[in-house]
Amino acid sequence: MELSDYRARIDQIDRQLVELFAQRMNTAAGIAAYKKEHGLPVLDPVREREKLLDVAAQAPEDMRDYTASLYTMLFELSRCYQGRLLGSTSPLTTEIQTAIDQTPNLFPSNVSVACQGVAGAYSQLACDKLFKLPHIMYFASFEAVFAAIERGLCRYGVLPLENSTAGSVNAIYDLMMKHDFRIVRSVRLKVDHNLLVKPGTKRSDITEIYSHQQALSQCEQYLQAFPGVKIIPCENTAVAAQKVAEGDGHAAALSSRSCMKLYGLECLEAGVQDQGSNFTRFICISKNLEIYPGADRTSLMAVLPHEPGSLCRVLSRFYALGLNLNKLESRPMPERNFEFMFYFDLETPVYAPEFLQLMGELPSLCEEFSYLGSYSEVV
Ligand SMILES: O=C(O)C(=O)C[C@]1(C(=O)O)C=C[C@@H](O)C=C1
Repeated sequence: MELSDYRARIDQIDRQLVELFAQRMNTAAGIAAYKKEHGLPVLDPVREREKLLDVAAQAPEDMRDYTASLYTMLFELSRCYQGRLLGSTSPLTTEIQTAIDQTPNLFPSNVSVACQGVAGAYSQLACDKLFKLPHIMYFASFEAVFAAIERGLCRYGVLPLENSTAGSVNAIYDLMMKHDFRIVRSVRLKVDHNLLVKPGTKRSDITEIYSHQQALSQCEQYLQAFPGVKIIPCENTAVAAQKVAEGDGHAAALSSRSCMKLYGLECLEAGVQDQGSNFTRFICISKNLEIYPGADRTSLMAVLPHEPGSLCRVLSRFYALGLNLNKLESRPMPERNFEFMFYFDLETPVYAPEFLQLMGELPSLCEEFSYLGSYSEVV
């Protein structure tokens, strides 16, 4: 047989498959209506397990695994279709819909913003990219930034969430959960660390180097060229520059160029981070959910049941709805025996019906679920 003959045969089989698939989905629609009338949930795990065993037994032995995979996807699509027909709403979908309707069209330009650190911190650069005229107030810790918004001292906060070299800032995720805050916008910043000293200090004079822990880890290889020099983490890269400016000429800081000007320092070496292009994503957070026009990114946190297949079930829900993920990260949960928490970022306009459907269904698949917000990212 020629390839074209095989393909003609496959086309013929597919016509039947598509027809049968449509019939199966239509039948599922009937089941959805029945379940709604009788108050039954769409998911019936017992029925699915029995069916999987049944179809696997019907399949030729070498086709069993493939048949089971095919049916797992068929159940997923069937449940997804049923969910759409039933218009599954949840308190979360209502909250999102209300925020879309009530948030003003324009992102504010002139507001009070809380940042961690002191003037010159990378957060300040992020603020300048996010707002036309921010009124920035600085706080000593991430927690204090949250407290300032909680107390109404500032409307927003701008904080680092992840870095392309050092990864996610788990402390921020934890505080987002603790305070039940939302992300309203994000910004991506290219971060260059520079070795800054007091004017006149030579490289051989340096006995200590200050910076934030994240910056130190982004320059880990570079710092190996300073054996015997004390590496000292501090609250912030700008605080590091301030310490150097106040010191006796034996210290250096890994900080931004704007800190150099701000604290009257000199740059001994520029762009010393281990990865040439080093980006940090900052988030703009608020106490209430606000969804501005154009929001096309959503951040979620979830703890999934500690059993085989739970992550797969969540991922196939994204897949069945055609929703793309641009972040998936796991992290062990403190004080839980190797149980994991997942960070998801998905890329889809908030107005897409599939998105609202996912928000209606996802919480019930997770042991714990946090919706961190829907927003757009400034690049
Ligand atoms: O039989 C049902 O209750 C259905 O809803 C249909 C179906 C299926 O597609 O086979 C879908 C979802 C349920 O979890 C079980 C089975």
